[in-house]
Amino acid sequence: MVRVWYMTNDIIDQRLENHLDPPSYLTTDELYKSTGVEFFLLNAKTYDVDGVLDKIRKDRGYNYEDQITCSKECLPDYENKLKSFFTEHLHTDEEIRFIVDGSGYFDVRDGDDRWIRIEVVPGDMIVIPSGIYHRFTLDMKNYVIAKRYFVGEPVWLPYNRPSDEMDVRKNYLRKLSEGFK
Ligand SMILES: CSCCC(=O)C(=O)O
Ligand SMILES: [Fe+2]
Repeated sequence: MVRVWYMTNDIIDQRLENHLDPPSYLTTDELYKSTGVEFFLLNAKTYDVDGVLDKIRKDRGYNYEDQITCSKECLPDYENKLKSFFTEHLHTDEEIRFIVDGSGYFDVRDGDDRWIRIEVVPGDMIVIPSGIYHRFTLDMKNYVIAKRYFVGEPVWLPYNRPSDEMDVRKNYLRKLSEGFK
């Protein structure tokens, strides 16, 4: 099950949970309303036969799929990749990840620029909207395998903050102010 919480700004180790004191959790509904981040809970054991993932892919036109393993042994240029994952950035397209093994944290900014941390574990599918500032880190287990989806030819390019002049950023802020439905 996914857990979502507001983060402290005093990070000593990005791989720890980094809660506020006292901890302050959000539901996935509250997460969606304050950021537009969507979340699907799939069955990690049956997703390749139960049709749920297939339906999401079809409904949303996710015609590209690959798989990324993040571990010291399997990810080429591990240290630099992890550094760039955790550097605050946005994309021109959605970032869609389905966790099949391991775990990690996606951090996203809310409208008041507070960091929200989303724990992802096997069965979790997260859709991070285009134009939102975010980052990713492994946790203490240093291991995750995720399937990545895209509409059309994938573009993984991050635009580090500040990228406030980009149309995709302005469009995101407009959607945020109108309220995600
Ligand atoms: C859990 S997927 C690994 C991170 C990643 O692909 C990204 O931040 O773009
Ligand atoms: Fe990203």
